[in-house]
Amino acid sequence: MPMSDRRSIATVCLSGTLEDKLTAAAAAGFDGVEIFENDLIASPESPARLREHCADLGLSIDLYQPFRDFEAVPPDVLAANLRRAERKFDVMEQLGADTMLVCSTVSPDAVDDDDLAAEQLHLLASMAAERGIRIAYEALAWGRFVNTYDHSWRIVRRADHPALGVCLDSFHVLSRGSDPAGIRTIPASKLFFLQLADAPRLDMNVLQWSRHYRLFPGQGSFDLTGFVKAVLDAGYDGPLSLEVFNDVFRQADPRHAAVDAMRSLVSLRETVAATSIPAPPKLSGHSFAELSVSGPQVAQALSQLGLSHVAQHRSKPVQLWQQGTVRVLLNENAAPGESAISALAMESADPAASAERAEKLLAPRLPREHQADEADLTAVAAPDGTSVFLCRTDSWLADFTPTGEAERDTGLTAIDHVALTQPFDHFDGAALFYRSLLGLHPESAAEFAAPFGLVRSLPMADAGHSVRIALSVAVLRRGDWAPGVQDPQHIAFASDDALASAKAMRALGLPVLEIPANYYDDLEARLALPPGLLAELREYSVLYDRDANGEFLHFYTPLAGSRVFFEVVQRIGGYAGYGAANAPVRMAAHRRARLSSGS
Ligand SMILES: O=C(O)c1ccc(O)c(O)c1
Ligand SMILES: [Mg+2]
Repeated sequence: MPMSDRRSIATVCLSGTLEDKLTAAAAAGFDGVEIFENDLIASPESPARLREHCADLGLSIDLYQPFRDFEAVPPDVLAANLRRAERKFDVMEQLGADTMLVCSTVSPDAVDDDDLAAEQLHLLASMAAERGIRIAYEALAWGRFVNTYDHSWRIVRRADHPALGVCLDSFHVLSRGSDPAGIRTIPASKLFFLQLADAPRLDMNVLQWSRHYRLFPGQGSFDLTGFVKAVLDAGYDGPLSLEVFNDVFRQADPRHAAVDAMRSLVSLRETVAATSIPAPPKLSGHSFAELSVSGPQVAQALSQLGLSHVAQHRSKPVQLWQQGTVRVLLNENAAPGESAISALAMESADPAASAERAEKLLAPRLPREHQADEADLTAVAAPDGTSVFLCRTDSWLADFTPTGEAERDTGLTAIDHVALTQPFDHFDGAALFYRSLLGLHPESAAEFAAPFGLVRSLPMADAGHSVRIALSVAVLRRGDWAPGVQDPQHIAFASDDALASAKAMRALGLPVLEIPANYYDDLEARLALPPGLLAELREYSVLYDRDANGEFLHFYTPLAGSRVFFEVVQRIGGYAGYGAANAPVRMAAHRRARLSSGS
């Protein structure tokens, strides 16, 4: 299966002016762009100057788009449309762009007549051919008469002009549930252009879905791999070009969005054909999590959870807190009153391959200061700035000197998951980052009404469920009128017996986040739990959930410092969720705890 090396991006994917977009696309390594007409119209640069500008940046102009509402119209409208087309060919000539996208009509002037559409497209193609231009006809999913790729292909075939072919757009094909297998029957010479977009599965009007919710490949739930394979099997050898209309990306930093976009293409190419990227090495658990802290609050919480300060870094103000294989590093480097999760470390079967994979996927490598005899750990930055290590625990433990403090046992067995609230702009990028770099798979995505607004959550895990990361984001701007709800993050520790752990931690003086009686009354009404169990849950403020696979018991600490809290979880049977139904109760409880502690 041949695959072109060329990677393009439509300017509509990115925020800013055309200049911002081109700079970002070039910096992320794209070879070409689709120039979206509105971006050109608003640009102060002449088309000829833009051509030079793109050439200077190493970008080819692979498509000019869109030309709308052309075909199947009465003669007077046709004359006006041809005149309009000539003007746009003038622009394309100056731009040096040789392919124009014509999308299927939505005009009330058009009629349902394939012969007429074909005849008029033939005419347009012959005018284009005289200028050295090709016409790529695209079926919009909401086109008035032509809204499937096979229909656009029937018209192109009927028109039968060498300068007329189809543009395939994965969104239009997959949003309508069309089977991409039929693409294999289209001759390669008629596949003029390929646009790629993913999307979340949503039950909504297809135009709204397309204009606001498209995603880069791998961020949504479409089978882009199967789609691209069908197009490549048909012999397409043009660029793979991203065309993503998305409200969040439209306002996000285009430099970051362009890197996300390129990462999505690198990752997609890996799934479509063998590439030179090392496969994600097997993960076997969280090696450590590092917190950036100031003052004793977090250390006190860890101590009451039953971790001990067992070792001290030889050259940095970093403490190792541990219980068995549960390891948390405290780095005394935060501003007063602040706390945050600064790093996640995963145990990798092959850290060197992990590092190479991260580099191929454009993950920014973090500079590390270390002494000559200390472990040189590779760390990369996640989109929100969190450091991500892929390492072996034995490689870094030697950098720590034992304090002599004894370990305690409150039943903690591992870091179950790390929960990271993402900045609004970074959620889809973060999901793609963890998915592509670490090979994590998204689990049960959820959206729920929380006390301070709608929250979307996306837990991700490796195949063996040894590493879990739970991403969440405020779907709209966060309700920041309320103190104490600013993007909290937490580490969840696993226990084989949450109630026993709660008792042991109470004995150590841990203040558990208090859950109101109403919650337990509702639990009783819904699930009719055994009275003895319910009484214990209530007594220790332990939350409960169950599904077809098993049960889940979990409890929380109040916030320690500005952003961080802890959770203890017990999974019974095959329960693989995160107690999402309880999250709003937890958030309200954190707000209450904040107000009563006066912080
Ligand atoms: O939403 C639109 O109008 C639109 C325009 C051009 C495209 O290529 C497309 O897929 C959609
Ligand atoms: Mg398109």
